[in-house]
Formats: sequence, C-alpha cells, structure tokens
Amino acid sequence: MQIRFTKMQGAGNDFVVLDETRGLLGLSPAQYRFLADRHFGVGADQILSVRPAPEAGIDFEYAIHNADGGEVEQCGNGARCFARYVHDRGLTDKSVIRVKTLSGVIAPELVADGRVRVDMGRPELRPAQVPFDAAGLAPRSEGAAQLWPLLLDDASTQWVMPVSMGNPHAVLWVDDADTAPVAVLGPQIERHPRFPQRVNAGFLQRLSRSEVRLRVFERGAGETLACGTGACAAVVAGIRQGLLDTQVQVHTRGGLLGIAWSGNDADSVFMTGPATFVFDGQIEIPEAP
Ligand SMILES: N[C@H](CCC[C@H](N)C(=O)O)C(=O)O
Repeated sequence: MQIRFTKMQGAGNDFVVLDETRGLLGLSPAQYRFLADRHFGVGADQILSVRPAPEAGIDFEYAIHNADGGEVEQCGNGARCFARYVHDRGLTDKSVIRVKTLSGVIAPELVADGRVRVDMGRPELRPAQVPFDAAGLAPRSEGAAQLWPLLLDDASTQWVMPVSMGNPHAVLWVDDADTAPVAVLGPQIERHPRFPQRVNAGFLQRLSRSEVRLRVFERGAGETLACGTGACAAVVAGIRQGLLDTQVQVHTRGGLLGIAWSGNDADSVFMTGPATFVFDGQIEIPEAP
C-alpha cells in the first residue's frame, strides 16, 4: 500500500504524521512499526494520525502510536506538531485547536513567536490512577510529594515519583542527566511490574528553581531527544517536592521546553515549545500481516 506522510519534529522528538481526515488508513501495529523503523521504514519515535472531529465542539481527533506499534494516550511534542500541521496544511484556520486524544481533549495554540503552547490538562498523582501498584510499599515523603521504591534487577532500590499526564511517567532525580545510566535503568523502569501499563522513565537534574535538565527513556520508543509529557511530569514532581517554581525551563537533548504549573492539582500544566516540518514523502508499506 502506497501512503503519503509528513515528517515533523518537536525538540528532536520525531514523528511521521498521517492525514486521515479524508479516510482512515486502518494500519496494523506491524505497519506502524514499519513506518517508525529507522532502517526499513521512514523512522520516528511516534506515528501521529490526524482524524476528523468525532463530535461537535471538537476540531480534530489525533491518534498516537509508539515506535513499537502500541497506541498510547497522549504525546506532548506530538500535540504541538499536530497543531502546526493542521494549521499550515490548511485543515483549519483556527489558532487554538481542540483535539481529542485517548486521554481526553487538549487545546494546542499557535503563538506569535512560532512556537506552540498546549494546555496539557491536569496531572494525576494518585498512584493507582497513574497506574502504579503501590501494594505493600512504604512511600517516602518529600515536601508535598510521595516517592516510591522500585526494586531493580541488581537488587538496588530506585525512588521514583509516579505522575500521569494522561500517559504514565516515573520521575527520578539524578545528579547529572548527561551521565545518568539511562540505558541501564530506563528499560528496567519502563517494564517494571509495578507499572502494569509500563511507564516513561524521566531522569531529572535540577539546575535551579526554574531550570532543569531532563532525559526520558520512553515507553515503546526508548530514549528520545525530548518528551513533552515527560517534561510536564518532571516539573509537576519538582514543584510538588518544593524544589521548583511554577515556571520552569526544561533543557532536553533536542531543545528547550517551557513548562508552567500552579502547583494546584485542579490546574492544568502548560507546555510551550517548537514544532517543525522536516519533509514530505511517500512510501510503499507491506500489506497488514
Ligand atoms: N512514549 C509515550 C508516548 C509519547 C510521549 C512523548 N513523545 C511526548 O512528547 O509526550 C508513552 O508511551 O506514553
């Protein structure tokens, strides 16, 4: 099957964008994996499928598939690229675009300086809702936050803060993000049995009360150059622990993201960052196995 696609990236987190507004492609997990494959396909961290509005008051729906072919609830960098795509390709003339995702409706806004600002909704900090299985564990209180112990393969314990931004995150503090053992700890945390839906693992270094450095080993994609929902989760964790202010610059390997949160659970987290077209293309993909 021949399909047309657009390659985009947001702070180095890269995407294949598919326009399904005139008809769904009905791709299989194996076909999503093929598109994401950096040797046999196009190459991407996630595949974003732009679909028609499912109901009144909503402008579009967008589906997110990780490189491993699994569909997920939310993607922050993807939301910015989605908004840039539908606006610049003439699918809408709105600058605030309401889009339905598996985890609910978010509202990316194209702002004057060319970046995109997204209301990412409220964080979820109740362990069972992340979901994180806390049965039999004793948390450690840090400020207004609870950190939970994860027993790792080498019998060491890693203290993490579970946070959901619609998708699950485990945030842990490191002294130096650049030298943190992301390749060793990331896979163990991603598939830890205490996270029944697996988890995105964020390695967070505090530079000041308003600047952090973050690396994320993403569920279903491995380490990416940036993770938008991961940046939101990391800042929520830091604010909850009393270590960060309400506006934080998040340095990722792929670029800078601005995150803002009041510290009140009832309030949304806001993320601002870049969204960039890379190229358009078409590719022959194998029929669905
Ligand atoms: N790997 C994530 C989805 C993509 C999130 C990330 N690319 C972002 O920008 O938020 C998950 O399985 O929940």
